[in-house]
Amino acid sequence: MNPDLHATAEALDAADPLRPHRDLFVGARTPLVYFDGNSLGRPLAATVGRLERFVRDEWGGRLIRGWDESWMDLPFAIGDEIGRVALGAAPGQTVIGDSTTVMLYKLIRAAFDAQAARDPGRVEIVIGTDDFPTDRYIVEGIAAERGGRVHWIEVDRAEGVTTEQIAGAVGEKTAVVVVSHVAYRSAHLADARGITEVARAAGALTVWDLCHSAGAVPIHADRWGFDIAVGCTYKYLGGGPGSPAFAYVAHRHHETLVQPIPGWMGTADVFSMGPHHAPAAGMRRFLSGTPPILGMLAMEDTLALIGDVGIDAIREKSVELTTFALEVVDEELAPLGVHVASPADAAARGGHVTLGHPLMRQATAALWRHDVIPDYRDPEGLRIGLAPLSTSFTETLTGLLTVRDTLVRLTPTA
Ligand SMILES: Cc1ncc(COP(=O)(O)O)c(C=O)c1O
Ligand SMILES: Nc1ccccc1C(=O)C[C@H](N)C(=O)O
Repeated sequence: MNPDLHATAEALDAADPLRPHRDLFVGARTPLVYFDGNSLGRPLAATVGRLERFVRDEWGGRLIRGWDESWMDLPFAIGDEIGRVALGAAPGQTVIGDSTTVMLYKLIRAAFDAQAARDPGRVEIVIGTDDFPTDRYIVEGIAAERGGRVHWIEVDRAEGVTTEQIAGAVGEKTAVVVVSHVAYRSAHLADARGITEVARAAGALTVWDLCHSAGAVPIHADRWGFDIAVGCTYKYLGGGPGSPAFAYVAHRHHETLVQPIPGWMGTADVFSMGPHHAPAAGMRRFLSGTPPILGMLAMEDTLALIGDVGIDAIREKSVELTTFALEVVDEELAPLGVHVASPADAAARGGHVTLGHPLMRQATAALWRHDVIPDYRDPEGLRIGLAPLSTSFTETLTGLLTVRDTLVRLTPTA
């Protein structure tokens, strides 16, 4: 192997201004290689104490009084913080609630209905064929439920939806365009500003899935003119397994969008318990039931860290990590037949890279047994997620060399 790679990894770590932050994460000092922070982020050590204090002092001490004293506002307070540090969103446009799947359903349907009310000819929802399954299934479900239809954009697995493809798909029949900012499989980074503009020019509303970009890639939701966006909080935002989604809705749409699960927590006066649902003004109208408070506590620590470090510095390290990873792949894994199923251009790539090889399914199982944790996506993709705050360059090198050695071991000798 090329001995320079070790020296390069060490030099990159030594020069990395984010390097000290890695030690703030639980387990970061163990030899385990974690390549899945884009699926479930590592917890911060500070979160252990935060959760313990919450159970003891707030839940245990304040009991039901906690709702009046602070919990009712938490979805909006933490939502605004996500907006500030990760979305480029002014306050009052971001809320936390539901799962990503449910929030996507509520807002895509609200957008579809608002468009149909304005112009009954707008019946199409545009989405790529390789979007994350939940997005595709929801879009199909809403089309079936509301008498609409899906306009599929054919997308290559190693790519993502381009502005040109969106421009070719939208027109007077388009109600809503659903796009992932960073494609879950390839990490292709969509031109969020360009696509939003092209869709708006055609009279369509855009719903962004920010699951794989929030906390890793700078987003300027207000400046780019976003209509609606939804994302996971358990990836780069550190909310923990199953933490609730965030939703962004631009101020200008608050009054016109009617979401389909009109629960009591979305009403103007929650405890008036009136005879009929009267939607609240602002983001509260997009809530349905009781906010999952325990699920939104952990992300406060990660959001504070993202706010301190700054999303631009995070992106800078992310680009260096994926660039270094691809250099290692080129030298050490390509000779084994591994191909890169992610954009070669760093500017068109999010925070992970996907590597293809027919043995990747078996390799993943072997890697997990050896404490190297990537994930596997059919048909033959090994996803290497490189969370900039908790991943080092030497960890990246160690993990990729273990992938190489595992493939060598699994390759049948002639
Ligand atoms: C791009 C994308 N969209 C949607 C989801 C679905 O989120 P959830 O399972 O939390 O509803 C995920 C991850 O699971 C995802 O990666
Ligand atoms: N929520 C999960 C639960 C279990 C296992 C994985 C996930 C993921 O988040 C996968 C991720 N969304 C992906 O891009 O594949």
